[in-house]
Amino acid sequence: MAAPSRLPSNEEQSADAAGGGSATPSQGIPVVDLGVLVNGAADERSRAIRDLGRACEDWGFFMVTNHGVPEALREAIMDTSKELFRLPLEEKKEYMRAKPMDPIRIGTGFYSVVDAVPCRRDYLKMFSHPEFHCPEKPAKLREIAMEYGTCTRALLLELTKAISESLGLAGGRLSEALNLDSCFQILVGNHYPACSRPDEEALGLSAHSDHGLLTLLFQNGVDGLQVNHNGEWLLAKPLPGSFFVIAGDQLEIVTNGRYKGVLHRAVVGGEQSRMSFVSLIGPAMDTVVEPLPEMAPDGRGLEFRGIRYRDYMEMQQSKSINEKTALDIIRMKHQGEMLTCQGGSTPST
Ligand SMILES: O=C(O)CCC(=O)C(=O)O
Ligand SMILES: [Fe+2]
Repeated sequence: MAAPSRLPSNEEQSADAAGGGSATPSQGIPVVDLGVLVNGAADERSRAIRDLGRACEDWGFFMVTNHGVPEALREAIMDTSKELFRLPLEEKKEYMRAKPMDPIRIGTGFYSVVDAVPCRRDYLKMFSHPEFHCPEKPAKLREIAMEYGTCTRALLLELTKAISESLGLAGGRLSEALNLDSCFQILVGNHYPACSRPDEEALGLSAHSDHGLLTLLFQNGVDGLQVNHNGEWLLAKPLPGSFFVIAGDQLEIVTNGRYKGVLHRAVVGGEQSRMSFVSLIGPAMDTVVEPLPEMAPDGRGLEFRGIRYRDYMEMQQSKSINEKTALDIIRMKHQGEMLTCQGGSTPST
């Protein structure tokens, strides 16, 4: 596969390739205060749960504040991830040959073997739960990533509890259905190199939804994440110290489409290199994920067929990334009362 240093030329990845990179600066991105969700008085808390439900239903995207992840830990993981990208190619080669389901991968684009459009992103992906995996260098990465993984997993599980309540279910219902005690977690460092022609916007990562349940993301102070809200691309600008939370495909499946895995992309191309760091949780790998019966009373109106999370992830990660084509494969086709599955189709690549 292509080395992270072999990036497409500016011409190859102009804003045209991004499908028009322009976006309106974000307004009204919901903000969730974790302090209130965890320690708020009853009435304050129920309001926060209701707002969280709206954020998941209307946006599939929000910011979280008062999250308890120390700023020093965020800086440490970002700095160490930057050090990794700067290592000589020789040190990273082993992981650049990795396949989509290998626990440590370094690469370019989404999956450069199949990418339909070149993307200006270098990435490090490492599975961090239930088993922790990490490259040997930089030496301090192991300790920092382990702590970051533990801390952000706790935060994401707390959010999941509140999301479960926002659906009118018990706090533990989603965790029980998705076996989150042994949840899957992946940490991803993204690096978008600075552009030699900074006047041109470039595609950093094509529009997609994430394969997991919830994604937590922060960036190095350089904007570029765009979210699709009501058909419009908005540039996401974070509140200082906050995280972005992105609803993923498993949340859409398990809620029978009530909460949506939001489409997002990265558009870059400035003078400064951009970095983001992602912590994503999903169901335990061997869980068959399907709409909760509570979300589809009497089995009517099922939007998705069940699929093992491992199979879903492999399918999504092995294809050229293209919006929500992976989810579309398990989407049911409604014909009056008859439900048929679109299982015969394949994702466009
Ligand atoms: O870098 C970003 O802001 C987006 C990254 C992303 O969407 C991903 O890693 O799945
Ligand atoms: Fe993403």
